[in-house]
Amino acid sequence: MPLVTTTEMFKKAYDGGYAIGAFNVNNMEIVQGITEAAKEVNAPLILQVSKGARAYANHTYLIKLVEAAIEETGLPICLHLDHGDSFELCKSCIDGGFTSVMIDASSKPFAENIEITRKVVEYAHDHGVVVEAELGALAGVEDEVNVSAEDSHYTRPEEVEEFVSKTGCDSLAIAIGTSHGAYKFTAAQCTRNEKGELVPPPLRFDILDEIVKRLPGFPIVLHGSSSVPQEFVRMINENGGKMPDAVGIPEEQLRQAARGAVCKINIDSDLRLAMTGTIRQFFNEHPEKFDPREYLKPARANIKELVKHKLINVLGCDGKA
Ligand SMILES: O=C(CO)COP(=O)(O)O
Ligand SMILES: O=C[C@H](O)COP(=O)(O)O
Ligand SMILES: [Zn+2]
Ligand SMILES: [Zn+2]
Repeated sequence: MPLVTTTEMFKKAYDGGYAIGAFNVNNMEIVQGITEAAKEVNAPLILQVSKGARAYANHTYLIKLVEAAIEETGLPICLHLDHGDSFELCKSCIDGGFTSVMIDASSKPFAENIEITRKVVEYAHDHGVVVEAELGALAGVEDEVNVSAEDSHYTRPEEVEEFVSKTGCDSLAIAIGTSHGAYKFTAAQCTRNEKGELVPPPLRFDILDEIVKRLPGFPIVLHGSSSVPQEFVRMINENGGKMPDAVGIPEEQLRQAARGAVCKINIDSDLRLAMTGTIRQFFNEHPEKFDPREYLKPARANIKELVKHKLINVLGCDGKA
């Protein structure tokens, strides 16, 4: 099976009340962990590559790793550019074999966002590639750009129809309270549960509902959707790490989003936490070991378990490949 676009995936996800997981990939062990999990539960997948991932691992290596995963799993997989910041970067990924790109011009003024997005859509559609665009600004760190809490704002529902009809984009990323990274909320924004863990304020489902009313049937994307599992935060902190008050989006809220119009849910930080926690623990327990295969193997296994859990219990896309 060749790489696929998201068109069919999103239609089925929308109608079926589930979402597709979009997981960021940066190296072989991450690709293997994710795709082995998806194979076991027969889930469709989006593997996404950021500008930083492309700079780290090289476009050709990433394409070949994903092609290898398709050969090994036989799954429908879409290869997506995450947070493309220019027409040139999007074009380079389209020319280089990606089946989906994101143009993220959400920090630009509305008219400029429309103009850049439309240019990418024209080129992409001419080449059989689909485009994700973004309206609203998530707080947090994304690809070297740090959006401060003051500069972040929710998507304005009154803008979405004009934006989608003028750009022709295929899906829309929105801001309803998620954000990138492992520190999605400050302790001051949260309450604490009986275990003393931080409980963040709920996502703005009222804004999502307003958007869906204006764009019935249109696929919505949620970025910044890691849940920051406290077991991995603890594993990091108990083995020499320092990540105080790391907090993410409760999985129950992501499940609720996946049942509705949200067709793509982006997860990266949770993979990083699983990998880092596992490796830290391994080094702590085996200070004499130095063979990378010995610590990358359990790291890959924990990524696989984490992704399986997300596919079945959060996204609901198991059995849908
Ligand atoms: O949105 C993301 C990638 O585009 C990832 O978000 P997290 O940092 O919450 O994993
Ligand atoms: O949105 C950000 C993703 O987690 C990718 O992060 P990165 O730019 O550090 O690769
Ligand atoms: Zn953005
Ligand atoms: Zn993102």
